[in-house]
Amino acid sequence: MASFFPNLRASFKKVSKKTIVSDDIIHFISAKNIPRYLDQREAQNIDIELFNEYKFSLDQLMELAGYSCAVAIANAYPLKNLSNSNIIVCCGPGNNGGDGLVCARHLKLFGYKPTIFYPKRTDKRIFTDLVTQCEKMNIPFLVCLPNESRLIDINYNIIVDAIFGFSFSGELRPPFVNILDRLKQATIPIVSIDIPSGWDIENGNPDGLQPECLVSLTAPKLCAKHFNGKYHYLGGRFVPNALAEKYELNLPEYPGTDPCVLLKKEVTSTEKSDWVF
Ligand SMILES: NC(=O)C1=CN([C@@H]2O[C@H](COP(=O)(O)OP(=O)(O)OC[C@H]3O[C@@H](n4cnc5c(N)ncnc54)[C@H](O)[C@@H]3O)[C@@H](O)[C@H]2O)[C@H](O)CC1
Ligand SMILES: [K+]
Repeated sequence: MASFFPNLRASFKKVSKKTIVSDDIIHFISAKNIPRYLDQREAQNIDIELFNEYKFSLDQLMELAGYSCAVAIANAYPLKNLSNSNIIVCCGPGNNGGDGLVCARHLKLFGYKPTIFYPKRTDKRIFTDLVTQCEKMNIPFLVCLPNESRLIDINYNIIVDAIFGFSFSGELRPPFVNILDRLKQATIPIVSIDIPSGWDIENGNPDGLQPECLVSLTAPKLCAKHFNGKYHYLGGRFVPNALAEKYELNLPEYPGTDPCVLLKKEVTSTEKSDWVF
């Protein structure tokens, strides 16, 4: 299978081992380095340290995070395999939502047709600028989510969930209760950025969204142990070695110059010929 990002796939083949989950499902897991899974406090502390000690700015990291998510999506769902390339990108009120705006912009540059749903905006400059960039690239913004999940399925091929990341806590508050319910009932694949929205950062949420693809950023959070979807990527290739060592992240090697690395891919027996090595 030809790949949009050949390095990612080729090096995954080289370092992967397989585990048989059932007669029909096989997990390929990157064997070289299994990253450490972080609790919520560690994820937030690393974030703070990147800003305060390492002097990164939010828009720098958000750009790299969102770009890595777009590359992961293009790798898991190549344009040529989609009957239509309409992607709905649902953005939340915090930085996870900002990653979604960046991701939408890069998806558009890659040839996909993103549409953004961004119901609870902030007037912080970084975010208003990201919105302007998307508007100027003719990415449409939805005023409201289609009121039936069936309409989401009909109009789009993929949902990008950029609603909540590692700062989500407590009971889900409106308007996101209805929004997540509607996304949950849709049947098209969901790609979650960093955290499946509505999941407890450490314990997950068995009744919540069940994404087909998860793109963890910096390092997976503990809830990713409950992720049962097909593709698990790690993105956000911006962690300096000293910081990775301090937090014992044990990050896997990123292939070549790729901004993300595939940690796990599940294939069915019909697909497996592509992945035998
Ligand atoms: N170092 C990195 O890996 C980077 C990751 N990035 C991304 O940033 C998010 C974390 O962003 P943050 O702004 O801290 O939080 P969230 O986006 O998760 O959301 C905060 C937002 O959500 C509201 N909220 C919280 N709980 C609830 C609730 N129960 N119901 C409703 N609303 C809730 C809260 O009020 C805030 O408004 C990380 O996951 C990455 O995706 C950065 O882009 C770059 C560095
Ligand atoms: K999310």
